[in-house]
Amino acid sequence: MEQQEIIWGIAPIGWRNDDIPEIGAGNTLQHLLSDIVVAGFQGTEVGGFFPEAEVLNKELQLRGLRVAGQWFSSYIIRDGLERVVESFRTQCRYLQEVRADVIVVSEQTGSVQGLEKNVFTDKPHFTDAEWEALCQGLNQLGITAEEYGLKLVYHHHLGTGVQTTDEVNRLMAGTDPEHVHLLYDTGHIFVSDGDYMTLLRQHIGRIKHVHFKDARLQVMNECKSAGKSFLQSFLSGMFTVPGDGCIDFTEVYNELLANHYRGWIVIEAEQDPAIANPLEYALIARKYINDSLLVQTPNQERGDENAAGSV
Ligand SMILES: O=C1C[C@@H](O)[C@H](O)[C@@H](O)C1=O
Ligand SMILES: [Co+2]
Repeated sequence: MEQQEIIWGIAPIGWRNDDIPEIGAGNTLQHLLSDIVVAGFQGTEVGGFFPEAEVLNKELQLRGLRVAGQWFSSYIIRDGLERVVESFRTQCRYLQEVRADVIVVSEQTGSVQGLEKNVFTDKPHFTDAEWEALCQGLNQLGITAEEYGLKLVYHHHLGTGVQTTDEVNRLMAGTDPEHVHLLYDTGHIFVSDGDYMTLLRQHIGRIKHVHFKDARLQVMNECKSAGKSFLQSFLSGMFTVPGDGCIDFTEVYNELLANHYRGWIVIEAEQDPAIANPLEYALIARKYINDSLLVQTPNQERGDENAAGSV
């Protein structure tokens, strides 16, 4: 990856969603990639419906697009590292072939992410022994990822054992900074903790991948009161693109620039594509980036130490 720049991407999740594969099933890869070009983004992440590497590379190359990485559900605690490594290597091999930069890991042992359970109250809590197994396992997977030219970035996620800032703190403390990096997802930490800046400031040096996900405050509160599941919450419209919800991305972006973050920022807003036209929302996101984030003082643009908002 070019280390000199921020690369703006948008995830397939607004078109098709791996958590509920049937929604948006009519949206083809070609349609998705062409929409991404129209909306002015430089790339995307790999979705579950993506084809073999050779076919994907051709479609990307035709449009001048790149891929950042792909989600990997790990079950280190439930299954043990040995059983995870084989499928992890298979995915790394694919990601290497499509010239990706990161593999996005989320531990799914005990997760309620895909279940009809209250995502606001029913998340798992790991024991000390489980934390130890997870951290040691991630250290090994991080080393494995590097064999394929990839960085392992850990995705904190609602309804999982690594959801809150305290849990991310524990994961970061227990893993090797050389091999295990952090994916910072604004939407997940906001819905979890009601605060997105603390996590960013605490772990800025380990953040190697970013998801910009916005939240609709009123919908979020309604979903919480109703005790909805993760899937029901996003189908109700809890998440949206930056500029359409309640998160102040100027604060987040300035913090990233002030700390010389370089790499991908991927817009990621899961909504029902039958309700929220994916291209329309991609264009809303791009306009917000152009009008509110990129139009700043030259100092902030460059992330100068003296710039306003720097630490
Ligand atoms: O990065 C992500 C990948 C999705 O599969 C996940 O459910 C979503 O919420 C997310 O942030
Ligand atoms: Co995310």
